[in-house]
Amino acid sequence: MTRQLPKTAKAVVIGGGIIGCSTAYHLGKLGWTDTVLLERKKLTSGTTFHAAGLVGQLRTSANITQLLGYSVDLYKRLEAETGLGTGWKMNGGLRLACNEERWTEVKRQATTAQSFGLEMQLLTPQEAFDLWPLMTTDDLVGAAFLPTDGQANPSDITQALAKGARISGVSIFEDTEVLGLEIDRGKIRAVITAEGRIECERVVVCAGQWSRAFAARFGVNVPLVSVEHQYIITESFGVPSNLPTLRDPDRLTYYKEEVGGIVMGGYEPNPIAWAKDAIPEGFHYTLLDSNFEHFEQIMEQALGRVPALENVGVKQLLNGPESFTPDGNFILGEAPELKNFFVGAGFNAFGIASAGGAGMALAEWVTKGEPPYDLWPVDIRRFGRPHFDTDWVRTRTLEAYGKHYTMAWPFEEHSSGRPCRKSPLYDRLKAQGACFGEKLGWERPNWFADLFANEEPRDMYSYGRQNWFEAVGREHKAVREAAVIFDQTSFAKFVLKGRDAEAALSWIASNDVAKPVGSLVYTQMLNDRGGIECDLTVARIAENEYYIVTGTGFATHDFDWIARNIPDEMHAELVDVTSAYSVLSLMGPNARAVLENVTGADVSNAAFPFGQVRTIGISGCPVRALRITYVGELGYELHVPVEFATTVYDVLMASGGEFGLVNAGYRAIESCRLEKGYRAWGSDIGPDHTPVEAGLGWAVKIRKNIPFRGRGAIERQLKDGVKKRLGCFVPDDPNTVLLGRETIYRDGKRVGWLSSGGFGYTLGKAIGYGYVRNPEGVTEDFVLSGVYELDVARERIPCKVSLAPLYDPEMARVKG
Ligand SMILES: NCCCC(=O)O
Repeated sequence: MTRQLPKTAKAVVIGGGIIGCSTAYHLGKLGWTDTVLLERKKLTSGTTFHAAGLVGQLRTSANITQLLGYSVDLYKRLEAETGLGTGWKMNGGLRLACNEERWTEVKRQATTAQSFGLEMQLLTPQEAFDLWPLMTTDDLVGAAFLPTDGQANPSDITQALAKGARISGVSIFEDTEVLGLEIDRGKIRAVITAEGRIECERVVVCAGQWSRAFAARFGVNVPLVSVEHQYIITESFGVPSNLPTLRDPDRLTYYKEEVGGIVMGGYEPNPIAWAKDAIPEGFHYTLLDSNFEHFEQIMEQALGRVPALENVGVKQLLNGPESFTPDGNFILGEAPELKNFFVGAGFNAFGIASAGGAGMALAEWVTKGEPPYDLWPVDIRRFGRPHFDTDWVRTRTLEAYGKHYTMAWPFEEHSSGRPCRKSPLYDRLKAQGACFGEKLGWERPNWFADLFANEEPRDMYSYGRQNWFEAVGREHKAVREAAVIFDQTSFAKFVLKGRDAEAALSWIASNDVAKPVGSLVYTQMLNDRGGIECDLTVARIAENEYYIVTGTGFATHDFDWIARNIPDEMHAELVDVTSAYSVLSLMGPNARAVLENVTGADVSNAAFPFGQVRTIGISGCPVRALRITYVGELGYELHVPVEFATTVYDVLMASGGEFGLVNAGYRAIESCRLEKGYRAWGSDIGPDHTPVEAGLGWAVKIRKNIPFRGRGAIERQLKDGVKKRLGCFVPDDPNTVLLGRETIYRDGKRVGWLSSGGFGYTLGKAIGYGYVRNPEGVTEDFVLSGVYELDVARERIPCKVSLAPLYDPEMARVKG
């Protein structure tokens, strides 16, 4: 049959696995029927054909759980819609707990599921056995059952999606390799194949483990690596087809029924990376040699759970490489490096479970320029500089693979690929007992052990209070009563410069940044729904120059948001200067006294009030001092060119002793900000939350006649009211451990979940934040008039609600 590739298309999807077909299916449904899918070989022939096909839904993020719930809804109806079998069955998913800590984790997961509206039942060992009679239960403490989880046949479901896409008008071409892209002035122009050129507006790369190398050709970073993954398929031995899927995380294994037999696989602690240099040519419908020796560790675990496996024939030990990512989450969105280049890849163990929802979200992103809701945990912009290095990515990814089923401890840190990015203060802080955490490769002090008391600077994980609880309490007290230095060198810092810098930033920022030189403004940056895309501070350091400071983890995302939103006709350039400055945050009531000791500059409240930026000298170093705080005390962020960082630090520490100056870390910051009610982007606020809903309306320039992105949405909310409002929750029992995601009950009715939680040492209480939701509308009175409880690990704990900061609501300490 002869065929002709079209000359033009709105979108070209590259890759005919389940993700590409789902994306094409949804593009078609959204009316982008002028979409072409190109598959270099045959549909499913890359990775999809050997995926195991379990479909679990629960994740730690409400939106990703919702996305996976969408997959289930789609798979339920796809067969009827397309007339093709999908192998979908909603046989439910069991998850076992074999020790008390795991049982706590499972109970907390059950609370999370409840928060997100997903049914998850807690079962006794006997009840679990009744559902899954092939297993031994002697070591079981309990189990959880998700009745709406299920399984599908990966290849069949992909073909059904492809058929659905074709029905909508999408063209699918197999045996069509993409040779290159045509790019003009930073934008995609066309896709090049051996059979011709397809001019297009958007490219969507869903090429599985081929995505990293392909994207790299165009300067786009897709941090994934191929890892060998094995599972067995047994002969049929009468396993009923309605047997639920089973995950036995303490034994690192999963199971599903298949043609009367069992599929069993697992996530070994010593995974094997594959195709380190390049994926071999012609690798399609190809599996790797079975590695019995390596699989033995998984088999042994499985035999302990399912003794029948001892006597049943194994049809195949299947070894298929799959793409995994450094944080175990998939990768979605428009590449920050190249306009109109979209990616859906790196699906780890969840390709089949995620494909329905991921394809839907990606298609919306492609057609509307933004995802249907906040997808930060999977957003391609969550990565940063270390993720460009394939060796680093591989190391971290292998760690993530090995931890796929291990306990997900609260506050758990990665251990591989460290130390990577170090502040100039790193060695000094380490010598003084710093226990470091890591973000985007940066080593950051989380807390300081008292080395004189033989405390060990090492986290010991548990679901209760962890070993650092007292140490962080000491640091918190020093913040509130004396002074501390936080090494916040990892902050992302940008300069926006040019004759239109003020006009551009005024459009992007929702607070008023058109202030005199020397002003410092806390602001959000909003999308058209009024959702908070960025939450940061901007300092006007010259007439045409702003210095912008944002969180470590948001470096790529925030840079991308600001750069994209500079109106085309304006002259303003954004430059990342993160590596140029160290940040020593001097915080606490004695901060001014410490500073006065080391600088000749006038740092009095009159000369240097809150919300200002000054350049001051410290021992010959030009220091940009920002009068700002995230802990609710008098404070100065000292931004120091890196070569001066140790000098400034040493001088401060030497002269600060008399004022009680000590080191402190990020966990003390978290405790203090919870008391003060400062919001955290990524948990309390984000693209789905507006400043009005988040209680940040005071930071929006709505009374000024200045246009800004998102203004219309904010005006509408101020007129019509909101349907959710961020509140602060304090359990009556101060020993409650809040971690986030606990369910909020108002007058006995589920109204939301905590977006963050922790402990406030000055108050001596646990503190959580979360949105109170009501489709009929939420006023302050509505929030404050309820009687509240929190569900913590499936236990109801009475609590009080507040809308005002718990600590220093008058701002006297901050502004004094
Ligand atoms: N690809 C295997 C899936 C395992 C799991 O869903 O936990």
